[in-house]
Amino acid sequence: MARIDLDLAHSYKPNPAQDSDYALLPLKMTFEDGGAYALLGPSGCGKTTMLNIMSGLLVPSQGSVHFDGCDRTRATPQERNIAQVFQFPVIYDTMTVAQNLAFPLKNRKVPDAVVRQRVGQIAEMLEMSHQLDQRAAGLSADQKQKISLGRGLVRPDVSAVLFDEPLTVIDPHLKWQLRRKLKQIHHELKLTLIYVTHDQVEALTFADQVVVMTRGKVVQMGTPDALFERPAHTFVGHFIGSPGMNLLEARAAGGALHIGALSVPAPRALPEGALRLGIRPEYLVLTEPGRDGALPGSVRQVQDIGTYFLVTLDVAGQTLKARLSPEAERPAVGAAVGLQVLGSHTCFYKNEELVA
Ligand SMILES: Nc1ncnc2c1ncn2[C@@H]1O[C@H](COP(=O)(O)OP(=O)(O)OP(=O)(O)O)[C@@H](O)[C@H]1O
Repeated sequence: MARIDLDLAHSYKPNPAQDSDYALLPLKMTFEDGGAYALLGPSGCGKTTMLNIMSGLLVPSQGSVHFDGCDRTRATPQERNIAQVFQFPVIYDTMTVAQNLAFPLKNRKVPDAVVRQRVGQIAEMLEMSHQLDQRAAGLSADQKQKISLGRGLVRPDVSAVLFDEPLTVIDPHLKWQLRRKLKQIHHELKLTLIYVTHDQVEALTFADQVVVMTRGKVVQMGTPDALFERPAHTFVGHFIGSPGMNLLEARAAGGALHIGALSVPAPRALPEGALRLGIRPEYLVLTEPGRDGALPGSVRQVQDIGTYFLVTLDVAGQTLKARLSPEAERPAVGAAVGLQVLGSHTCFYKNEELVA
């Protein structure tokens, strides 16, 4: 296993002149030895580019890649000792499950006894022990992809295992189980795992550290809890959560905070001028209209989502969402309400970056 340091940028164009010419804008980051990471962001944000640069399939147009302090920018995937799992199964149909799992070890001339032990361990973790002697050809797409996952995890000496949307072909129920399984496997095997996905649930269940990307830029690297509680960028606030963070236009001036019709003393030190106030739907509190410190709003829609009610509100020409527990009193559509937007969970943003 290895610590991976990236200090680079990448453009697929020969003479990049502006930010939009870059698939990856200049970035500097470290993946610690033995960590479980997810690269999360919408399609086209640069996840696969970053993964390919780490694996050695792509040389960055600027900067360097270091493995354990050694410059590996131009080293091949084999030289870097990287295992990769792709979206679709990469296995040998004519081999049995056991032979497929053993292949990466046999290739490296690992002794037979060690191969048997490791294949047994991985098969057990993936609940495939009973299928070891079956030919891969007869298995479903789900089962084949499980073999691919196993082949990625089977070598204990790899620098890192890179997963590129590995659960895409997996049936939703099994997907849910495998996500948890991978997390458990990480704890047991202590490999460095880097997992690319555009699915926040997948990223947040699997990873200890999530790298959120948009338009070629890494906007935050943090624990799932940090991404939820203190998004460093409005994109993270909006992208993580269901629904994402509410963002309200506000203004700070002379120690006061103005939000629509409401003016209150600034709850903490805020930079002067235009700001955006971020509050998650989970933390937005509905009160009586006219209550001190509450924003006046009206209820536009109430949806029963099963485990909670989602309330859509109009506030000074802006739309906010609140998540209410099923036990909470359900407001009527059209009702006037007060909205408590200030509290310990409130975040403030200037030019999209968290400032308070
Ligand atoms: N081989 C290439 N040549 C030119 N441009 C490319 C190439 N590969 C990717 N790009 C561009 O680089 C940007 C980042 O693409 P990348 O595939 O890294 O994003 P991604 O986040 O992995 O997206 P997806 O989830 O759709 O795979 C996109 O604008 C894409 O069009």
